Amino acid sequence: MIKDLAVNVLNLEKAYGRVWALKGISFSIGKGEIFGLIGPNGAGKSTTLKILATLIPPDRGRAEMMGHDVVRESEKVRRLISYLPEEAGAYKNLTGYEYLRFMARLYSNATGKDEGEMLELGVELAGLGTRLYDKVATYSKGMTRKLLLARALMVVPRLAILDEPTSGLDIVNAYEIRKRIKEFSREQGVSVLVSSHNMLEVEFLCDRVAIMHKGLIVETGTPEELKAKYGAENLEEVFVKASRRVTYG
Ligand SMILES: Nc1ncnc2c1ncn2[C@@H]1O[C@H](COP(=O)(O)OP(=O)(O)OP(=O)(O)O)[C@@H](O)[C@H]1O
Repeated sequence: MIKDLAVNVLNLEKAYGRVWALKGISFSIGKGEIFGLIGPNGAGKSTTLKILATLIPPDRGRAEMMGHDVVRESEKVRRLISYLPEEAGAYKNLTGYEYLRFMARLYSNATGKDEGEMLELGVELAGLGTRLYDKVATYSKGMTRKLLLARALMVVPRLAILDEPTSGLDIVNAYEIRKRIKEFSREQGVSVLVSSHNMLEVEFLCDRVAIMHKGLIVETGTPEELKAKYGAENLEEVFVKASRRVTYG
């Protein structure tokens, strides 16, 4: 039982037409905790993140952020979170700096938070040096992802929802992004919900993980607990064993 909860999800179900993307999942995230949803394509990770980001409603069940219901109190929830979608882009005609300033201004208008402070933090988090003053159109995928991550974190949300933050990036860029997320969460006490199908990444990054398979959570625990339970060397092996158990009973 986690005392200080940032997120509490209870029996969430979601269907797209006849496809049940979520078949009743429950989990909670503690304050300052980095929680990973891992699973293969189609497991329901993005759907879960979108519900928590207030973008789509669940069909059944409920989710609360700091005690606020994501459907009934979506406005309040939006002030507590930031969301990095899997396929996000930044305005290509702006420089990275202009993009961060624009987003800081929007967020400041909505919440009253200090624009200058957010921008300063954003510049530091992006870590793009003088390239920050070049147009986004000239950025590599890794640079764009760093900029978008900086945008998501500079507002210092209570919960950062990051959908596949390192997908499609090379080893060095992926490593830097993971490191940044972890350091930021530790320094600021920000809770993080991250989805990934890269089990090794999740093992490095997350305090606890939930393994998803076909719309269900088949295991939850710290990477160490899960490895010990399944006598596995890494989470990849845990996943194979846990999902086999569900598939074959
Ligand atoms: N807008 C949609 N319309 C119809 N079906 C959808 C939609 N979005 C997702 N699905 C289906 O719901 C299921 C769960 O998808 P979801 O994107 O949540 O999985 P995921 O674990 O995030 O996968 P990925 O790693 O590929 O992003 C899949 O079967 C998917 O095809």
